[in-house]
Order: sequence, then structure tokens, then C-alpha cells
Amino acid sequence: MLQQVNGHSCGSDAQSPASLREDLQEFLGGEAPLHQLDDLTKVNPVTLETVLRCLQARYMADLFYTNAGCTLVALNPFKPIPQLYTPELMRDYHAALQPQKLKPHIFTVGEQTYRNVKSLIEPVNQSIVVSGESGAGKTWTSRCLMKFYAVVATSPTSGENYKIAERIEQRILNSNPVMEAFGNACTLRNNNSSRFGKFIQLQLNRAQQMTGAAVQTYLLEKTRVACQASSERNFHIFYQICKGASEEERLQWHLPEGATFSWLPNPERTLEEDCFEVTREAMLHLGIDTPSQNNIFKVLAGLLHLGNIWFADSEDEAQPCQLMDDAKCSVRTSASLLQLPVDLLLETLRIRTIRAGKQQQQVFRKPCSRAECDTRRDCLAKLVYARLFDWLVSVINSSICADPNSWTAFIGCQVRGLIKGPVTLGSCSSSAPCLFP
Ligand SMILES: Nc1ncnc2c1ncn2[C@@H]1O[C@H](COP(=O)(O)OP(=O)(O)OP(=O)(O)O)[C@@H](O)[C@H]1O
Repeated sequence: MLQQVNGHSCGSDAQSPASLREDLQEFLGGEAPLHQLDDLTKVNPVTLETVLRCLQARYMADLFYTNAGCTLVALNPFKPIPQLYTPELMRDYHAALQPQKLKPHIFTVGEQTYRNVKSLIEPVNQSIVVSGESGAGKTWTSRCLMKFYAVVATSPTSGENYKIAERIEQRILNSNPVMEAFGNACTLRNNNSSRFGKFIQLQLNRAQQMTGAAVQTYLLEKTRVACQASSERNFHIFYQICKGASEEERLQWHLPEGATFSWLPNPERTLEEDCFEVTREAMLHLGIDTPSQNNIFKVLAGLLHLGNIWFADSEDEAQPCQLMDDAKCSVRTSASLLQLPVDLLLETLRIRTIRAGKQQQQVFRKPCSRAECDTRRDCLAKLVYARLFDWLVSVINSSICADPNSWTAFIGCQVRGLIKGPVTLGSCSSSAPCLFP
């Protein structure tokens, strides 16, 4: 029998390639249909081929979840399967004496994690790690988990608690379109690819009922604001404001119909994610009123105009680079939208300030080369966008976070990308009492 230790065969009686091939044939040609194997630990011998053949057979039989010991492997069906995610099914998994005996499902992981929190006397937190390659279904899976807890982590007898959970669920769901508009983009692999990492914390009181939630984001791909691969796009929100603004807003934001922007590649592609109305509506629900939204969209339009600022090489190194002819108008428009004096914006982009000497008292102003000006322009855009994103996350948190005294444990859900592979889910206990002080 071939033993696997960390992916390597070991032991004195390691199998020869010929007998492994024989076992493999026997396994693949066996009587039990491969799709009936609902746990990959039952696959024998464990090889890439047997595991993939088993997953493929299950996929063909519309079985998209498979256990792998305490980890769950989720395959993306690439089609809607509503009957797999009904509230009734959630309640079945929640009420089951042994949910692990039911068919493998994301709800088993959700329920097991919930029971772990429940069964421990001291409050011990749990986290579910959702990982997989781009487009594998991580965001989808984390949304399913949120919906599952919104149904099960509430008391059916307490109307008050049910209302709180419903409000939290609604706000978490409202935060999705906003976070996706500002943090997702169309890539080669996924039209709605999350370009940031996310840790969602569901806060539970002593009775393990949901009282609030918090979101922590990390590693936003802010370079995308100023640099996009040729077949990809910038963040959805830029296309939404250009396509969805009213006539009046177009005037205010200086986004005339048909205007071209260097940082807005492939605008002709229309995606369902381009729906500006959905984002605005969700922002309103989160407490971001129309005047604040207007300010946000002005900043975004200002960044688009910033991307149209191009410099010419300076003949004299001691002089700042001159603007290209087309860029003069873009500087004025960008400065006005970002509410900056034009001179200050130009100075920031073209002049480097160096401080030297004791207590940094000597100040030198060094004109930048054309390449340096371009880098400074891109950095400014990335910085402004990242701050805006962080601000949005803080607004979301202030609307969903519970009073720190009202919760004692949490279930965390971490979504992280991998280079290759389907979605895998594992849960672990977390000793950190709170990741959001
Ligand atoms: N269980 C599922 N049922 C139906 N459709 C699904 C399921 N999982 C994923 N999908 C589909 O696949 C698409 C991509 O999934 P998702 O955006 O969750 O991938 P991701 O792993 O989060 O990708 P990225 O890392 O690029 O953000 C979804 O928009 C959805 O249409």
C-alpha cells in the first residue's frame, strides 16, 4: 500500500510503478461508480489522476461538493443551481444530528463551525478559510456562508434578535455591490474578479446569535487604477460612472459622452457588473447620502482625468517637464474635480522636494524627469483610490459592527486567492479574541 506523507511516498515497501499502475486500473475500473465517492480520503491509490477522475465524475453527476477529510472541495458549476441553496436546505443541515453524514455541502462546514463555537465553554472563535484560484467561486461561497448564518444564527423565538440578524444580513448584502464595484474588475479569468483579500467576522452573543459583523480588507490591487493588462479592465466603478451618469452629472463630473481615458481600457465591453444604479442604491442603504456619493464620483472622475496628463521630456534638466498639449485641459479638470489648486497639482507631479541637513532645515526642489512625473501621477491616483476604498470599508463597518460588549465569539471567513485549484474550505479555531480592536 502506497503511503503518502506530505505528498511523498515513503516506507520500505514503497510500490513499484507497475503495481501502482495496476492498483490505479483496478480503482478506475472498479464496480463502485467514481461519483459515489464523496470523500477523497477514500480514493485509493491517491494520485493526481484518481483524485481528478473522481472530481470529474462527480461534476458530471452534478455533485459539486466533495469532502477531503476535514476540508471541503467545491467545484464551480458555472450555472445557477437554486435548489442547492434554499433556506429549507440550510435548516436541514442545521437540524441534522450529524450533519457530516449528509451529502458534502458548504452548509456542513458552516454548521460544524457553528457547533464548535457553541460546544466550547470558554468563548473560542472559529475561522473558515476559503481558497482557490481566480474564478473558482470563493466570493460565491463566502456569500453562501453569510446567508447560512443569517438563517441559522438567529433565534426563531426572539423577534428582536431575528430583526437584528435580518438587518445585519441586509447590510452585509448591501455592502457586496459597493465593495464589488470599487474592489472588483473584469480579468481574463473572471468578469467579476475580486482584486482584494477579505476577512469577514460574524459576531455572536452568548446565545450564539448574530449581533453584528465586521469586514477587514487587505492587499487591494491598487496598481490597477493606473495600469491594466491589455484585455482587462479597471475597477467596475469607473465604467459605471462613465456609462450610468445622467446628463447633469456628466456636466458636473466632466465626463462627456464618448470621452476617452487612458485608464479606462475596453469600455465597449458591457457587463452586468456595470450597473451604476445598484451601486448607488446600496450606498444609500449603507448611509452614504447623495451629496457624499456625488463627492466620491467627482474624485473618481478626477482620477480619470489625472490619467490623461502626459509630460514631454524637458530639454533643460533644471526646468520642470512641460505638459503635452492635450494634457493642459486634463490638468485643470482633474485639479478642479479633486479640489486642488492647479499649481499645487502640477508642482506635486513635477517637483521633488528634498530635505537635508540638521533637523532637515535645508529644502531643495528638484525637477523630475518625464518618467518620474509619470510615476508620481500613478502613485497619486493609487493612493487616493486606496484611501477612498478604506474609507468605504470603514463606513460599512460602522453600519454593521456590534457594540463590543454585545458579542463574545466570532466566526471568521477568510477569502484568499490561490494560483491554481478549485475552492477548498477548511475551518480552524482562532485564538485571537478579536481581529478588530
Ligand atoms: N456554487 C456556484 N453556483 C453557481 N455559480 C457559481 C458558483 N460558484 C461560482 N459561480 C459562478 O462563478 C463566477 C465566479 O465566481 P467567484 O467570483 O466567486 O470567483 P472567485 O474565486 O471569488 O474569483 P476571484 O478570485 O477572481 O475573485 C460567479 O460570478 C458565479 O457566476
